[in-house]
Amino acid sequence: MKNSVIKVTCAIINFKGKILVVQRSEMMSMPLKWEFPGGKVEANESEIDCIKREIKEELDIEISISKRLTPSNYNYPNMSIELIPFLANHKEGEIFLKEHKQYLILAKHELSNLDWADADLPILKEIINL
Ligand SMILES: Nc1nc2c([nH]c(=O)n2[C@H]2C[C@H](O)[C@@H](COP(=O)(O)OP(=O)(O)OP(=O)(O)O)O2)c(=O)[nH]1
Repeated sequence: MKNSVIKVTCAIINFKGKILVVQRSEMMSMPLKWEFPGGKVEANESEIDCIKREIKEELDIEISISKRLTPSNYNYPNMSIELIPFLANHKEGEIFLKEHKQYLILAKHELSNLDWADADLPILKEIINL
């Protein structure tokens, strides 16, 4: 399975017109990189079920999905991913980080200042141009 593409969903969650972003912890791969919360799609799981599950697991909140954006395919040295972004809205719950180092809620124009995971760069561009 070394060469297969790993499907990963991520959510661009709208909080009153701003966007939630999270920083990977020192213990994770790609330490301290910024990303959109999400994770790997499990066997027999839909993309939508995956992103809702991951957001609940990582942030302890519930979201509603409004749109699927363009997936970003990226080859890291040790794996290839298809990163599938969803626009989402915060539905209920208070953010409680289970895995990440920190989160920020930023205006669109502030997003490009962060040190992003490489696969996220095309998604960032699409969001900024929305
Ligand atoms: N959730 C998320 N993952 C991303 C983004 N950009 C990006 O390259 N990734 C990568 C990091 C991970 O290698 C993979 C998602 O895996 P995961 O969240 O389910 O699990 P993980 O961090 O424990 O992954 P890993 O230890 O296997 O690298 O996708 C992003 O914006 N959001």
